[in-house]
Amino acid sequence: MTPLLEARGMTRRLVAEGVTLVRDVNLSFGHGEFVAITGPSGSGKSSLLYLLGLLDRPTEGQVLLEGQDTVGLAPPAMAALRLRHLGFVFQFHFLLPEFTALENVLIPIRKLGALEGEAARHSALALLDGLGLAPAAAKLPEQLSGGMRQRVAIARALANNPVLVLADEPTGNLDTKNAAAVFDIFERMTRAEGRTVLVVTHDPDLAARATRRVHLVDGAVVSDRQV
Ligand SMILES: Nc1ncnc2c1ncn2[C@@H]1O[C@H](COP(=O)(O)OP(=O)(O)OP(=O)(O)O)[C@@H](O)[C@H]1O
Repeated sequence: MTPLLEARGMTRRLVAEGVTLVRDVNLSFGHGEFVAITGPSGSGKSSLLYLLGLLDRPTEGQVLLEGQDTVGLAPPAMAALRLRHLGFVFQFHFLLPEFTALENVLIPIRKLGALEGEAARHSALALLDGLGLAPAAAKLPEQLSGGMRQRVAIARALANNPVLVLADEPTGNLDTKNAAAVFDIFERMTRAEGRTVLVVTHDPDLAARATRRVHLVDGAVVSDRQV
C-alpha cells in the first residue's frame, strides 16, 4: 500500500551558512499513526517537521505525499496540497486577534472553498463543539484561556479534515493539565478519526503517549520505535 507520507534520502542544507539541518532521512508514515519527534535542542526537529509538512523543501531527496513527489512542485501547488491535506499546530496559537474563534476556524474552510455559507459555519461549529469549545465560538482569542486558544488552533488545523496533522511543541506554553488535554485530542484524532499526527515535543511524559517515537541527533534519525 502507498504510504501516506514518505521521506527518501531527505537532506536539507543551508549552503551559504554551511549548516545541514536534516541529513539523509528515510521515514514512512501510514494512516492513523501517532508519532512523537524527539531530540535535543537544535537537533533538527522543527526543520524535519517543516520538510514533512511541505513548508520547506529538501536540497536532496524526495518527500512523497500519497505517492506523489512534492519536491519539484511550484509554491502554489505546495500550498494547495497543504490546504487540502495537512493541518498545522504551533507552540504559539497564531489565531487572528480581531476574529472570533468561529471566524478563525472558518478562514481555511473559506480558502479551500469546498463548503460555503451555512455549511461552512455548521462544520466549524461542529469542530469547536467536538473540542468542548462551543461557548468560545463567539469570543475573541484574548477572551479565552491559553488552553482554549490552543484548542481553537487545533480546530482550525482540522478545519479541512486533513489526513495529516503536524504539531511543533504544541504544549510548550501550556500547563500540565492543558498539555494532557491536547494529547487527548491527538490520541482521539489518530485512534477514532484515522488521522496521522506528527508532534515535536520536549516532554518525555507526553512523548510516551505516542505509538511511535522518532529520535533525532544532529539532524539524523537515530531511532524509530513503534511502541
Ligand atoms: N536559518 C538558519 N541559519 C543557520 N542555522 C540554522 C537556521 N535554522 C536553523 N538553524 C540551526 O539548525 C539546527 C536545527 O534547528 P531546529 O530548529 O530544526 O532544531 P530543533 O531540534 O527544533 O531545536 P529546538 O528544540 O531548540 O526548537 C539548529 O542548530 C539551528 O540553530
